[in-house]
Amino acid sequence: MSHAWLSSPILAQLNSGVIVIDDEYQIHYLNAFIERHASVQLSEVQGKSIFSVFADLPEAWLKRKLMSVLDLNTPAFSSWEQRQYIFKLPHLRPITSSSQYMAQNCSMLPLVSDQTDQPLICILIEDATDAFVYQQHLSKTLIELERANRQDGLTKVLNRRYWEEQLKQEIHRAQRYHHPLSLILFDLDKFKDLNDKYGHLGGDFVLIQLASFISSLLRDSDLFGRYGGEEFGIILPDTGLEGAVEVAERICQAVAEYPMLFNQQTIRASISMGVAELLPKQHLLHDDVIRCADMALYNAKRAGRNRVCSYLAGETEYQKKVN
Ligand SMILES: Nc1nc2c(ncn2[C@@H]2O[C@H](COP(=O)(O)OP(=O)(O)OP(=O)(O)O)[C@@H](O)[C@H]2O)c(=O)[nH]1
Repeated sequence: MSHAWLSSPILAQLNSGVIVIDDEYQIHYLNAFIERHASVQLSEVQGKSIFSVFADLPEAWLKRKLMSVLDLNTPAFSSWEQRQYIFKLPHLRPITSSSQYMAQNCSMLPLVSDQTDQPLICILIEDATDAFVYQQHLSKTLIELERANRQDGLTKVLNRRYWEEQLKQEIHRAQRYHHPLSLILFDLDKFKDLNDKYGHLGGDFVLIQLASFISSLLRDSDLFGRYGGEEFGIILPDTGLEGAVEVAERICQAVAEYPMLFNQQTIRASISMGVAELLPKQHLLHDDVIRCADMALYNAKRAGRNRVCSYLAGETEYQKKVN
């Protein structure tokens, strides 16, 4: 029993595109799916070159693919992951994707005409827009997750875990390549009073404002993180103590002069900063460097706040710098 009659209704209802061309790229057949999506009629395009009907095709690339199908008499395939689409067909989804065109998996299958023995190629176009959109959402979510995993929720600077990881890596790099590395730890002055006066929301506002302001004063290569409540750290790669103290003094002064408007009130804050350098020959761990900067910070607080103190490892004296 012949099943030839089946092909016609199936091709008409198939939810994939079918285009049959010959070895001169002339269209022999296309199904209703292509007629619908490309707004063409088989009767109008039959015998025309596929490259004149679909003007946006990647001609050189597609010709190479089609030639290989004919020469080797084996199918070829192109997935949306390699090339989002070959035929520029609009998809019919609401705007859920950054692309307005249908993502496609395309198979190119070798055929022979049973009437003329002419070699033909059947191009099967499957709509892969759902997979494409899903993949886009997934990539976006992964990027957001990765950022959230690195960021402090309130201030958007690096969170403590990630910042400490970076510090370990930078120490390793500095020791390996004998580059200088400095660390600044700073803490807001009398932040408890600020919280008491302006409320916890006011305190949060100050943390957010200062974190953003201080970020704008740093180089891209500096690593700024929130170490705890109102304590922050800045890793300065390729920077010796002198340079780091200069940076810290610049920040300290800028913060003291930075007015923040909260609920129609101007808030002014100050910070105390401790600076330490990792000396090239030292084999310190990140805890040790943090401890050194913390000691300098403690000294800055003890000396009256709103100032920078530095710690030189190996020395018992702190160098005190007063604004
Ligand atoms: N609003 C707000 N307050 C915080 C946050 N984290 C810590 N704090 C507050 O910061 C204050 C820190 O107080 P202290 O450790 O006594 O230090 P200080 O008042 O800044 O005084 P000095 O550091 O000695 O200058 C506490 O009242 C904490 O509740 C936060 O995320 N938001």
